[in-house]
Amino acid sequence: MSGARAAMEGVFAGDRRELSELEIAPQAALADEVRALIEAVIHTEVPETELREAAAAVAALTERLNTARRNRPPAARLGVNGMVKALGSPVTGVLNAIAPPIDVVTLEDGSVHAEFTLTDVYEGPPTFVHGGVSALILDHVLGAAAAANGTPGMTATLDLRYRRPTPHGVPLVVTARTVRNEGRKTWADATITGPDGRVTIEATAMFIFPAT
Ligand SMILES: CCCCC/C=C\C/C=C\C/C=C\C/C=C\CCCC(=O)SCCNC(=O)CCNC(=O)[C@H](O)C(C)(C)COP(=O)(O)OP(=O)(O)OC[C@H]1O[C@@H](n2cnc3c(N)ncnc32)[C@H](O)[C@@H]1OP(=O)(O)O
Repeated sequence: MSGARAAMEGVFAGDRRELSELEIAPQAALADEVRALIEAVIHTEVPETELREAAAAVAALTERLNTARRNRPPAARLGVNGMVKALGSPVTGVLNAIAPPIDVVTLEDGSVHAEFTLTDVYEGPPTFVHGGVSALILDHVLGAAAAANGTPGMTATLDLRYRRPTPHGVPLVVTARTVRNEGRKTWADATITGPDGRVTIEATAMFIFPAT
Protein backbone atom coordinates (compact mmCIF):
# COMPACT_ATOMS: atom_id res chain seq x y z
CA MET A 1 0.00 0.00 0.00
CA SER A 2 1.36 3.43 -0.96
CA GLY A 3 2.01 6.03 1.75
CA ALA A 4 -0.76 8.23 0.39
CA ARG A 5 -3.23 5.36 0.26
CA ALA A 6 -2.29 4.25 3.77
CA ALA A 7 -2.81 7.80 5.02
CA MET A 8 -6.19 7.97 3.34
CA GLU A 9 -7.21 4.64 4.83
CA GLY A 10 -6.14 6.11 8.17
CA VAL A 11 -8.64 8.94 7.66
CA PHE A 12 -11.34 6.28 7.88
CA ALA A 13 -9.79 4.27 10.70
CA GLY A 14 -10.50 4.54 14.43
CA ASP A 15 -13.92 3.51 15.65
CA ARG A 16 -15.49 3.72 12.19
CA ARG A 17 -16.82 0.24 11.40
CA GLU A 18 -16.88 -0.92 7.80
CA LEU A 19 -20.25 -2.22 6.63
CA SER A 20 -20.84 -4.93 4.02
CA GLU A 21 -23.07 -4.24 0.99
CA LEU A 22 -25.74 -6.50 2.53
CA GLU A 23 -25.73 -4.47 5.75
CA ILE A 24 -25.92 -1.20 3.79
CA ALA A 25 -28.96 -2.05 1.63
CA PRO A 26 -31.80 -1.60 4.17
CA GLN A 27 -30.26 1.58 5.58
CA ALA A 28 -29.73 2.97 2.06
CA ALA A 29 -33.39 2.19 1.32
CA LEU A 30 -34.33 4.21 4.43
CA ALA A 31 -32.16 7.11 3.22
CA ASP A 32 -33.97 6.95 -0.18
CA GLU A 33 -37.31 7.30 1.62
CA VAL A 34 -35.97 10.25 3.65
CA ARG A 35 -34.79 11.88 0.39
CA ALA A 36 -38.36 11.59 -0.90
CA LEU A 37 -39.57 12.95 2.46
CA ILE A 38 -37.32 16.03 2.14
CA GLU A 39 -38.85 16.78 -1.27
CA ALA A 40 -42.37 16.18 0.03
CA VAL A 41 -41.82 18.53 2.98
CA ILE A 42 -40.77 21.32 0.59
CA HIS A 43 -43.67 20.83 -1.83
CA THR A 44 -46.58 19.72 0.35
CA GLU A 45 -49.72 21.80 0.62
CA VAL A 46 -51.58 19.56 3.11
CA PRO A 47 -53.46 21.39 5.88
CA GLU A 48 -51.85 22.47 9.16
CA THR A 49 -53.29 19.58 11.23
CA GLU A 50 -51.67 17.08 8.88
CA LEU A 51 -48.37 18.96 9.03
CA ARG A 52 -48.41 18.77 12.85
CA GLU A 53 -49.23 15.05 12.77
CA ALA A 54 -46.46 14.44 10.23
CA ALA A 55 -43.95 16.32 12.40
CA ALA A 56 -44.89 14.18 15.42
CA ALA A 57 -44.62 10.98 13.37
CA VAL A 58 -41.17 11.96 12.08
CA ALA A 59 -40.03 12.89 15.62
CA ALA A 60 -41.15 9.44 16.84
CA LEU A 61 -39.20 7.78 14.02
CA THR A 62 -36.07 9.78 14.83
CA GLU A 63 -36.32 8.73 18.47
CA ARG A 64 -36.72 5.08 17.41
CA LEU A 65 -33.64 5.18 15.18
CA ASN A 66 -31.59 6.86 17.91
CA THR A 67 -32.12 3.93 20.31
CA ALA A 68 -29.06 2.31 18.68
CA ARG A 69 -26.45 4.77 17.39
CA ARG A 70 -22.91 4.68 15.99
CA ASN A 71 -20.34 7.23 17.17
CA ARG A 72 -19.26 8.10 13.63
CA PRO A 73 -20.74 7.80 10.12
CA PRO A 74 -19.92 4.32 8.75
CA ALA A 75 -17.71 3.41 5.80
CA ALA A 76 -17.56 0.54 3.34
CA ARG A 77 -15.31 -0.94 0.70
CA LEU A 78 -17.34 -0.49 -2.46
CA GLY A 79 -16.65 -0.45 -6.19
CA VAL A 80 -13.92 -1.90 -8.31
CA ASN A 81 -10.85 -0.45 -6.57
CA GLY A 82 -11.97 -1.51 -3.10
CA MET A 83 -11.26 1.93 -1.62
CA VAL A 84 -12.99 2.71 1.64
CA LYS A 85 -15.89 5.10 1.01
CA ALA A 86 -17.65 7.33 3.50
CA LEU A 87 -21.30 6.26 3.44
CA GLY A 88 -22.34 9.52 5.11
CA SER A 89 -20.73 11.79 2.48
CA PRO A 90 -23.01 14.73 1.58
CA VAL A 91 -22.10 14.14 -2.09
CA THR A 92 -21.84 10.36 -2.59
CA GLY A 93 -23.12 8.87 0.66
CA VAL A 94 -25.91 6.37 0.07
CA LEU A 95 -26.80 6.67 3.77
CA ASN A 96 -26.98 10.48 3.66
CA ALA A 97 -30.42 11.77 2.65
CA ILE A 98 -29.03 15.22 1.83
CA ALA A 99 -26.64 13.63 -0.72
CA PRO A 100 -28.17 13.27 -4.23
CA PRO A 101 -26.25 10.71 -3.99
CA ILE A 102 -23.76 10.91 -6.88
CA ASP A 103 -21.99 7.76 -8.10
CA VAL A 104 -18.44 8.94 -8.85
CA VAL A 105 -16.37 6.52 -10.96
CA THR A 106 -12.65 6.53 -11.72
CA LEU A 107 -11.89 5.92 -15.39
CA GLU A 108 -8.86 4.08 -16.80
CA ASP A 109 -7.16 7.35 -17.74
CA GLY A 110 -7.24 8.39 -14.07
CA SER A 111 -10.01 10.97 -14.49
CA VAL A 112 -13.17 10.79 -12.41
CA HIS A 113 -16.63 11.04 -13.88
CA ALA A 114 -20.24 11.13 -12.76
CA GLU A 115 -23.60 11.54 -14.44
CA PHE A 116 -26.30 12.87 -12.16
CA THR A 117 -29.52 14.85 -11.93
CA LEU A 118 -30.30 17.25 -9.11
CA THR A 119 -33.86 17.88 -7.95
CA ASP A 120 -35.19 21.30 -6.96
CA VAL A 121 -34.20 20.47 -3.35
CA TYR A 122 -30.83 21.93 -4.46
CA GLU A 123 -32.30 25.05 -6.06
CA GLY A 124 -30.59 28.43 -5.79
CA PRO A 125 -31.93 30.88 -8.41
CA PRO A 126 -35.36 29.70 -9.64
CA THR A 127 -34.98 26.61 -11.90
CA PHE A 128 -31.19 26.50 -11.37
CA VAL A 129 -28.83 24.65 -9.02
CA HIS A 130 -27.49 26.60 -6.01
CA GLY A 131 -23.89 27.66 -6.74
CA GLY A 132 -22.74 26.39 -3.36
CA VAL A 133 -24.16 22.96 -4.09
CA SER A 134 -22.25 22.90 -7.38
CA ALA A 135 -19.11 23.93 -5.46
CA LEU A 136 -19.66 21.04 -3.03
CA ILE A 137 -19.89 18.54 -5.87
CA LEU A 138 -16.87 20.01 -7.68
CA ASP A 139 -14.77 20.04 -4.48
CA HIS A 140 -15.59 16.39 -3.98
CA VAL A 141 -14.79 15.19 -7.52
CA LEU A 142 -11.61 17.30 -7.61
CA GLY A 143 -10.57 15.65 -4.33
CA ALA A 144 -11.46 12.25 -5.74
CA ALA A 145 -9.27 12.98 -8.82
CA ALA A 146 -6.34 13.92 -6.56
CA ALA A 147 -6.88 10.70 -4.56
CA ALA A 148 -7.19 8.62 -7.76
CA ASN A 149 -3.77 10.00 -8.77
CA GLY A 150 -2.34 8.56 -5.55
CA THR A 151 -1.84 12.10 -4.22
CA PRO A 152 -4.78 12.84 -1.87
CA GLY A 153 -4.96 16.00 0.18
CA MET A 154 -7.04 18.60 1.94
CA THR A 155 -8.59 21.28 -0.28
CA ALA A 156 -6.33 24.34 0.04
CA THR A 157 -7.83 26.42 -2.79
CA LEU A 158 -10.99 26.05 -4.86
CA ASP A 159 -11.47 28.40 -7.81
CA LEU A 160 -14.81 28.40 -9.62
CA ARG A 161 -15.90 30.08 -12.85
CA TYR A 162 -19.67 30.01 -13.19
CA ARG A 163 -20.01 30.38 -16.98
CA ARG A 164 -23.79 29.88 -17.27
CA PRO A 165 -26.55 28.77 -14.90
CA THR A 166 -26.72 25.03 -14.14
CA PRO A 167 -30.29 23.73 -14.51
CA HIS A 168 -31.81 21.21 -12.09
CA GLY A 169 -34.06 18.35 -13.17
CA VAL A 170 -31.91 17.49 -16.20
CA PRO A 171 -28.92 15.15 -16.65
CA LEU A 172 -25.57 16.74 -15.83
CA VAL A 173 -22.01 15.44 -16.21
CA VAL A 174 -19.09 16.23 -13.93
CA THR A 175 -15.52 15.26 -14.77
CA ALA A 176 -12.24 15.96 -12.99
CA ARG A 177 -8.60 15.11 -13.49
CA THR A 178 -5.29 15.74 -11.80
CA VAL A 179 -3.14 18.08 -13.87
CA ARG A 180 -0.03 18.61 -11.74
CA ASN A 181 1.73 17.43 -8.60
CA GLU A 182 4.63 19.07 -6.75
CA GLY A 183 5.59 17.47 -3.47
CA ARG A 184 2.61 17.63 -1.11
CA LYS A 185 0.61 19.83 -3.53
CA THR A 186 -1.72 18.51 -6.23
CA TRP A 187 -3.74 20.56 -8.74
CA ALA A 188 -6.90 19.26 -10.42
CA ASP A 189 -9.38 20.67 -12.96
CA ALA A 190 -13.08 19.90 -13.29
CA THR A 191 -16.18 20.89 -15.24
CA ILE A 192 -19.92 20.49 -14.97
CA THR A 193 -21.64 20.12 -18.36
CA GLY A 194 -25.34 20.57 -19.07
CA PRO A 195 -27.55 18.39 -21.31
CA ASP A 196 -26.81 20.68 -24.30
CA GLY A 197 -23.13 19.71 -24.03
CA ARG A 198 -22.11 23.21 -22.89
CA VAL A 199 -19.92 23.65 -19.81
CA THR A 200 -21.74 25.55 -17.05
CA ILE A 201 -18.92 25.64 -14.47
CA GLU A 202 -15.12 25.28 -14.65
CA ALA A 203 -13.19 24.59 -11.46
CA THR A 204 -9.58 24.32 -10.36
CA ALA A 205 -8.43 23.19 -6.94
CA MET A 206 -5.16 22.67 -5.12
CA PHE A 207 -4.90 19.91 -2.52
CA ILE A 208 -2.21 19.67 0.14
CA PHE A 209 -1.27 16.43 1.86
CA PRO A 210 -1.05 17.53 5.54
CA ALA A 211 2.45 17.82 7.01
CA THR A 212 1.55 15.86 10.15
C1 LIG B 1 -4.71 11.98 4.21
C2 LIG B 1 -5.23 13.37 4.27
C3 LIG B 1 -6.07 13.75 3.09
C4 LIG B 1 -7.50 13.66 3.42
C5 LIG B 1 -8.31 13.80 2.17
C6 LIG B 1 -9.74 13.56 2.45
C7 LIG B 1 -10.44 12.63 1.81
C8 LIG B 1 -9.81 11.75 0.80
C9 LIG B 1 -10.61 10.49 0.67
C10 LIG B 1 -11.19 10.11 -0.46
C11 LIG B 1 -11.12 10.96 -1.67
C12 LIG B 1 -12.43 10.89 -2.32
C13 LIG B 1 -13.19 11.99 -2.52
C14 LIG B 1 -12.81 13.33 -2.04
C15 LIG B 1 -13.49 13.59 -0.78
C16 LIG B 1 -13.58 14.79 -0.26
C17 LIG B 1 -13.04 16.00 -0.95
C18 LIG B 1 -13.31 17.20 -0.09
C19 LIG B 1 -12.06 17.61 0.61
C20 LIG B 1 -12.34 18.65 1.62
O1 LIG B 1 -13.40 19.14 1.76
S1 LIG B 1 -11.08 19.09 2.66
C21 LIG B 1 -11.85 20.29 3.75
C22 LIG B 1 -11.58 21.72 3.37
N1 LIG B 1 -10.18 22.01 3.54
C23 LIG B 1 -9.64 22.26 4.75
O2 LIG B 1 -10.29 22.26 5.75
C24 LIG B 1 -8.14 22.52 4.76
C25 LIG B 1 -7.76 23.28 6.02
N2 LIG B 1 -6.36 23.58 5.96
C26 LIG B 1 -5.42 22.67 6.32
O3 LIG B 1 -5.72 21.57 6.79
C27 LIG B 1 -4.03 23.08 6.13
O4 LIG B 1 -3.93 24.47 6.08
C28 LIG B 1 -3.39 22.47 4.85
C29 LIG B 1 -3.31 20.94 4.98
C30 LIG B 1 -4.18 22.87 3.58
C31 LIG B 1 -1.96 23.03 4.70
O5 LIG B 1 -1.37 22.88 5.95
P1 LIG B 1 0.17 22.52 6.05
O6 LIG B 1 0.57 22.71 7.48
O7 LIG B 1 0.44 21.21 5.42
O8 LIG B 1 0.76 23.70 5.14
P2 LIG B 1 2.16 24.41 5.25
O9 LIG B 1 2.04 25.64 6.07
O10 LIG B 1 3.23 23.40 5.59
O11 LIG B 1 2.37 24.92 3.73
C32 LIG B 1 2.84 24.04 2.74
C33 LIG B 1 2.81 24.82 1.43
O12 LIG B 1 1.43 25.00 1.02
C34 LIG B 1 1.14 26.40 0.94
N3 LIG B 1 -0.23 26.57 1.42
C35 LIG B 1 -0.72 26.15 2.59
N4 LIG B 1 -2.02 26.38 2.67
C36 LIG B 1 -2.36 26.97 1.52
C37 LIG B 1 -3.57 27.45 1.00
N5 LIG B 1 -4.71 27.34 1.68
N6 LIG B 1 -3.55 28.00 -0.22
C38 LIG B 1 -2.45 28.07 -0.95
N7 LIG B 1 -1.26 27.63 -0.50
C39 LIG B 1 -1.22 27.09 0.69
C40 LIG B 1 2.17 27.10 1.79
O13 LIG B 1 2.36 28.42 1.37
C41 LIG B 1 3.38 26.23 1.55
O14 LIG B 1 3.89 26.53 0.25
P3 LIG B 1 5.44 26.45 -0.08
O15 LIG B 1 5.90 25.06 0.32
O16 LIG B 1 5.53 26.71 -1.54
O17 LIG B 1 6.06 27.52 0.75
